[in-house]
Amino acid sequence: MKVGVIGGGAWGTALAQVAAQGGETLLWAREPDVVASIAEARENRLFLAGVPLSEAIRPTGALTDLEDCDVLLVVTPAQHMRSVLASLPTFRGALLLCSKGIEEASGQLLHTIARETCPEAAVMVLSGPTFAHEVAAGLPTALTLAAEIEAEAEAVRSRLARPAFRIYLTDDVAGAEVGGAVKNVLAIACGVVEGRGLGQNARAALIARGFAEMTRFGLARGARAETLAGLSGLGDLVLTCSSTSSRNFSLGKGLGQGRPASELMADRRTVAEGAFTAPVLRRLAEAEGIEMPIVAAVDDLLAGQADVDSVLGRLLSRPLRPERA
Ligand SMILES: NC(=O)C1=CN([C@@H]2O[C@H](COP(=O)(O)OP(=O)(O)OC[C@H]3O[C@@H](n4cnc5c(N)ncnc54)[C@H](O)[C@@H]3O)[C@@H](O)[C@H]2O)C=CC1
Ligand SMILES: O=C(CO)COP(=O)(O)O
Repeated sequence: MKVGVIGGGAWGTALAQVAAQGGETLLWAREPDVVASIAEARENRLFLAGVPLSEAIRPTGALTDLEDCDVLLVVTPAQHMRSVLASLPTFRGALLLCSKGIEEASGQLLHTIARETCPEAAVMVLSGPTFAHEVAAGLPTALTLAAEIEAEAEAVRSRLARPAFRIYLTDDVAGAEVGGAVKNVLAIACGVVEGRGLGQNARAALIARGFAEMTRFGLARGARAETLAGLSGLGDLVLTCSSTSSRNFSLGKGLGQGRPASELMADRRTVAEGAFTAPVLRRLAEAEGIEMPIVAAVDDLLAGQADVDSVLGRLLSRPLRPERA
């Protein structure tokens, strides 16, 4: 199977490194500097510095080079996925979406966009608790591959899985996507807790109540509870809510320390997807009457419409309810 990766950021590069263990892997990067750095120095100095890359990764700046791949891993930021996929309208292979987010303009999950832009492709979602630098270093990692047709997913898994890169299958495509998108917003909230020094109890409470928000939203999107409680949901939530290795957590930590979102977002080269997901997720939840108070609090902080103490006061003064609600 010929494999290509679309997106030469940290995660696309780490995934190319995994795929390259099974044979030549094409890696499309938008930045000519990334293509040159990988071709000449076997390193992605912009997005994954310090990791020696496999000789089997072939970098390219031409998306058309990937047209005849059997498997394409799509790893652009969520907001740019539609425009990048629009260049491959006739792609007929397996299209694995590895980005985490919801398109702001349309409110669509990424797999619905991929099905629209590449109608002949077999659209799948690959998601889980996966810091790029750990995967690139070959540390043990487990993740979920979601696809409607199991046999197609099995074929892809047999090409990509490694002992330290364990892939579990599900047919719950929406469930695998919702977890990854929502956890980024909740990771920002946990970063705020850290930055403001609110303690470990508060962080654990936020993870648990955040998971309740993820579950409410996911079930409304047709996700299954077991998927949300698995690697791509709870697993990833726990990872990114616990470490400054998460860009979303770090962004939240800065907010918790009182720095304005505009300053924290300016000049970012790396992507903190939660900042783009928060407003659209809140909009969707409010339109459908789904309670997501933590998501709303993060959105207010990012928009500069409230400070940490006022959103905290708001969350702590919510009526006391049964835990299941
Ligand atoms: N870094 C990680 O550990 C993980 C990241 N992801 C997801 O992968 C996706 C990509 O993230 P990273 O690889 O970390 O990116 P990154 O933060 O390392 O790099 C930014 C990426 O955005 C791309 N980009 C910027 N403007 C663009 C545009 N106009 N059109 C197309 N691409 C553009 C850059 O080319 C670069 O590939 C995100 O959705 C992220 O949530 C998922 C799992 C792990
Ligand atoms: O999604 C990730 C790990 O699974 C990476 O998290 P950040 O985008 O917050 O760094």
